[in-house]
Amino acid sequence: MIYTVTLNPSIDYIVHLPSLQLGEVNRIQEDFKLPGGKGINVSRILNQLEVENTALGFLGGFTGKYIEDWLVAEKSNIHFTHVEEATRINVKIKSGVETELNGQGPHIEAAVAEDFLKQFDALNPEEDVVILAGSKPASLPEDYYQTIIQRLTDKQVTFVIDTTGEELKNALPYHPLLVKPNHHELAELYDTTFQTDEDILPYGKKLIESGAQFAIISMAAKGAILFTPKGVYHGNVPKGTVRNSVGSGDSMIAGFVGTYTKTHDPLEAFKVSIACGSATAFADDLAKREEIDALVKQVTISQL
Ligand SMILES: Nc1ncnc2c1ncn2[C@@H]1O[C@H](COP(=O)(O)OP(=O)(O)OP(=O)(O)O)[C@@H](O)[C@H]1O
Ligand SMILES: O=P(O)(O)OC[C@@]1(O)O[C@H](CO)[C@@H](O)[C@@H]1O
Repeated sequence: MIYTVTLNPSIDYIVHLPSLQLGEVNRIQEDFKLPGGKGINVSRILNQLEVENTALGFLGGFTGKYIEDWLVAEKSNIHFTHVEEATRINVKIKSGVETELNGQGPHIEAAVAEDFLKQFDALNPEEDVVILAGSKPASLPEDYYQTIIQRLTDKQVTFVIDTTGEELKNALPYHPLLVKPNHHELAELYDTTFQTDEDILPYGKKLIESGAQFAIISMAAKGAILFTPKGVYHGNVPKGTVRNSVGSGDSMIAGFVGTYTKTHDPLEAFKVSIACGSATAFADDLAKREEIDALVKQVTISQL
């Protein structure tokens, strides 16, 4: 079973308008209120790929209920922990450019946070994989991800982590199955800048040398690079019109992990991963199965 962990879910309020005038009343052309948070997005794509999974995390208030009701209606397996304060609402403004306003998230009571960790003790290293994705509410201890990772590695449970900065760096020695920073996040991680795709290569390799089993560096419309202990591969992105790229990185993670756990073929998993990312970028909500299948054929993987 794959478990996704979203410590800080959100309702994503996606608004489309021709342009955004600061200091004025702006009239929205079209809007969507979607369940969000990185792990939840991964779960929703895994469901499309028919990969069994359970979504874990913290939900609270009317916003938490909205997300829970949506996921139940989609027949997702969920096992959320309830908190007093309401789950955040993240605003994603599409006005030619994409502007995001992400909330802090609710207060998580210390006892609830401690209790949440117990779920990981029941996992089976033979068959369970845990995907940790997204930010954590400020009230959780600074080292909360580190604590989860320690529990998982003590039990030899495979994990994936999608976070940035020190949290990502600290996770590498524990051999995550996959990490997926985008090229900006990778540059920031190593305090550098990239002018060309070649510049990315030594830093992607560093992720593997530091312990990651696989690393995908996504570059939005410019495709993605897969780093493995055996080689480095580039994948192109399919053609299409971008509607809403929120969740495209999460869709990539679902595509890779969902396929790899079934096939143990990293290149096939990379192909599906890119198709999932792009199918989500071309849709209003996250991608649907038929949209993903239609794009897989357009992805070509080449060794670098
Ligand atoms: N303009 C685009 N055209 C085609 N595919 C795209 C585009 N933007 C994103 N994608 C797809 O989504 C994948 C992930 O995009 P990106 O590199 O922006 O990741 P990300 O920053 O983690 O995404 P996000 O944080 O928005 O979920 C890309 O590798 C690609 O497959
Ligand atoms: O604030 P975080 O946790 O870093 O990111 C949250 C978020 O931007 O990530 C998802 C897209 O990847 C959205 O559904 C959600 O709003």
